[in-house]
Amino acid sequence: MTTTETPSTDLLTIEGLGHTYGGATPFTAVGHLDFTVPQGAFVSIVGPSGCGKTTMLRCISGLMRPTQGTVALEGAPVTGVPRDLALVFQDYSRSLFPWRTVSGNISFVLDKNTLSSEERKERIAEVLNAVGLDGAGGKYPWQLSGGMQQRVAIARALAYRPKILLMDEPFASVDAQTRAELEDLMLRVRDQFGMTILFVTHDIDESVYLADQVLVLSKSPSTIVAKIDIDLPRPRDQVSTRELEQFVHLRSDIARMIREQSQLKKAA
Ligand SMILES: Nc1ncnc2c1ncn2[C@@H]1O[C@H](COP(=O)(O)OP(=O)(O)OP(=O)(O)O)[C@@H](O)[C@H]1O
Repeated sequence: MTTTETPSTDLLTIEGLGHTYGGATPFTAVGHLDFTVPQGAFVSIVGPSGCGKTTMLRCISGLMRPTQGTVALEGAPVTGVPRDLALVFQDYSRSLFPWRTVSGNISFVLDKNTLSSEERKERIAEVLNAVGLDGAGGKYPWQLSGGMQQRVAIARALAYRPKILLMDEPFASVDAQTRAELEDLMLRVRDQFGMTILFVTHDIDESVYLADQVLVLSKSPSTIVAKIDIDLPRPRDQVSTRELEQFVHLRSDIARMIREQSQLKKAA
């Protein structure tokens, strides 16, 4: 803990972001989004199914060019995938190379020009330790459980020291116990690596449990319905944090907002 407050600076700045898919019947998935993610913040994004969360993340990551608005990382416009950004997807089985070992999957993203072989080994050991997979470097992804494979994907993302991690429903395909463990893992590595995280999820409880702020999206064409600061005490705990009256109120408020949005659109 520091004794002096340092003003937070915005790492990611989204201004007027919108995306319309072209084709015979153009479809506007993302309407108009304005938000910032401060350095070191954990921001969750929730919204009704199909509201454009993945489209938004693709635009923010530079994988897709938005049809409207701008994305800037540390003030520089994002026009392709920036070096300082890492993505973790839901489908870990397709994001790891099955023919490479765990260490091989991680070393693949490390630059051989700037890191010596010894430094790469140290980096791999460090991130495997951070995700609780000491000693698993020689295994192949198919020898690991789903939760372990997602840990490898997280380790790989951390290995090249991105400034921001974008996560798209990363824990949607694992069982409840593993999900809770991976949530706590994210809170630990966020502290350990000083990571800034933008986290898309369908799970309202998860969004509140992890975040400093939750952004609630409307249905497509999505806009931001609410930006909710989550002032729950840290460190958080899977049992005692979720028992807090404040937690229960926050999750109910967000669930109500999402339901209202869905009903508004149906009535329209
Ligand atoms: N390539 C595409 N061309 C046309 N429409 C698309 C394309 N990709 C997505 N869409 C549409 O855009 C909308 C938003 O999709 P997107 O996957 O971004 O939403 P989402 O919120 O991530 O969905 P989910 O809640 O299912 O994870 C959906 O109606 C989808 O059908």
